[in-house]
Amino acid sequence: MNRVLRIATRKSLLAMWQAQHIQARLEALHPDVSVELLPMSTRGDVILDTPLAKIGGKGLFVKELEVAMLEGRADLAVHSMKDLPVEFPPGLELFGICEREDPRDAFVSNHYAQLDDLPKGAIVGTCSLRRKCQLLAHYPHLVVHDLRGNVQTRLNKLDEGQFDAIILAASGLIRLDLSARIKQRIPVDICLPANGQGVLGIECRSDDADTKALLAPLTCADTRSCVLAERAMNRRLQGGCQVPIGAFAELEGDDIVLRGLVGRPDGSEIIEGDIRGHRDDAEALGTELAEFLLSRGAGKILQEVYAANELQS
Ligand SMILES: NCc1[nH]cc(CCC(=O)O)c1CC(=O)O
Repeated sequence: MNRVLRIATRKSLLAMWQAQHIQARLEALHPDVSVELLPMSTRGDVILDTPLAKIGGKGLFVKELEVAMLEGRADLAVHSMKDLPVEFPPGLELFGICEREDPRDAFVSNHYAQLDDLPKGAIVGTCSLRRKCQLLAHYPHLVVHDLRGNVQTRLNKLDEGQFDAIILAASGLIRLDLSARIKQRIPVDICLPANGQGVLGIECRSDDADTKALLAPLTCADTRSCVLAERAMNRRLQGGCQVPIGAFAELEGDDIVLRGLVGRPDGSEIIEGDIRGHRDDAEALGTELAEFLLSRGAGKILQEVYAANELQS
């Protein structure tokens, strides 16, 4: 009874690391199953010169993988949860949610030890509206420039001298064995992470009970509760593509403490809130916090961001 599981994956170093990590875990759990990788390119990997928000956002990186699963060429895909749209296409679902790596954003620089040390006019690279708005809100004297590409490309652009510092997810650097490049793990009070940051999620066909049985032991119940709350908040805000939204949940006993914010990309306004409740109500908590943010004007900010991106595309 030799079963083969195929993992569809992007070809970037980080995506390959993530797929190989799940491959190794599955092989250790199920010695009679052989796990193969199906590396593929996505539209998001091919279009490299346009800010992501203008070319359709996160879904660009998963479509080809999803088609491969729906056509039966692959059984599962491993994703960074924060890159996944909040809804899945019919026939596919999020089944596994793995243990969270460090969720914080990382400050990376060749000249400065921390955000506080950056002088007036220093140029910081990031392509994330969430990072941009929080950086500018706390450090209005900084200048934020777009920075795209995979982790390696972004580090190269820093090393070439195009930026004084760049912001990346700590988890990606840690996974690629690049944690020595992290100068500061930015406190979540200064930069609230994106929903699902630092978490690997596994997508498979909804009707594929055999694959689901093999994937079941990969899920971390605590991480799952937190990520469900974070994603429910984004879903209610309709934060589908690249948006200035932060959502971060932690467990305290059986309670979830969820923090959320929506901000103007230029940092001139940030609407934030938090909520606490039992982990069994994770998704309801996320929705309730989103309602609160909307009641404080988050919807207007998000509409303006969407309109601006449409006009420029
Ligand atoms: N947006 C790209 C992306 N998607 C996932 C990660 C790694 C972090 C994670 O696992 O959440 C990164 C790199 C980054 O944001 O610096």
